[in-house]
Amino acid sequence: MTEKSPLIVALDFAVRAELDALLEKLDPSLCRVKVGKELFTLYGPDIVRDLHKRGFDVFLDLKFHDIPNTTAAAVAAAADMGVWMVNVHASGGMKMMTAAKAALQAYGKDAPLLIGVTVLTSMQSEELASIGVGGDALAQVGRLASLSAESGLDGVVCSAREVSVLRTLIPKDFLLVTPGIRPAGSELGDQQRVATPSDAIAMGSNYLVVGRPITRSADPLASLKEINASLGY
Ligand SMILES: O=c1ccn([C@@H]2O[C@H](COP(=O)(O)O)[C@@H](O)[C@H]2O)c(=O)[nH]1
Repeated sequence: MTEKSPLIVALDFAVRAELDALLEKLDPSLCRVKVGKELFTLYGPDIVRDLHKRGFDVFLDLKFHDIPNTTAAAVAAAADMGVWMVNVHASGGMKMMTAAKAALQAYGKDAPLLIGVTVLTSMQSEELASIGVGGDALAQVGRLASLSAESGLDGVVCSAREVSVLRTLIPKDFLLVTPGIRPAGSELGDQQRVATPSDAIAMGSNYLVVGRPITRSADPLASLKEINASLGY
């Protein structure tokens, strides 16, 4: 179990005023936050600076996927911003991931956690064949998680459904970051491989990424606190 709530709130907003309204209610002791492609494309590094000023640990979820030189430079740029966690697509391969890890060496203990994205939680096994991947989601997640660990990464993004099997394949301290979290009864949206917050923790997730069940709730703070309470925080 992490020292504070394992919750990472996905700040997927297009309208700055809506984000600010939520941030006024959030407290860094309650959760960490995630800046994804939408928010970063709209507001850039300023949004990360603002979140840092407010005291939040920031997961910069830009899922870099490029040649090793470009990915390493992008990850170093993220480290310059002082983010807590950054990620790359594990399907970029070992050369890309080891280059990204090497780029972070210069930051010492201030380096962000480097996480590999395995199979998006919006995908089901059936869809993998159409992108040339043989086998089911679990097999592909296992393959990419092992490759990420061999490349020196700190963990992977996967669905909570894969966590218990992954724990048998990867080092003990390897971090498993799980989106696709849906409290019982909430809408799935485009998520396919889902789990409830308490099941995800029981199966061994280190961090839970939760977006719409909090951000689109009528009372985001109450929804966040309800999830924390269900996990004992
Ligand atoms: O496999 C992945 C990787 C990243 N995500 C991101 O997590 C959040 C989930 O938001 P919800 O609203 O709770 O569905 C979102 O920012 C995704 O970009 C993911 O869902 N799955």
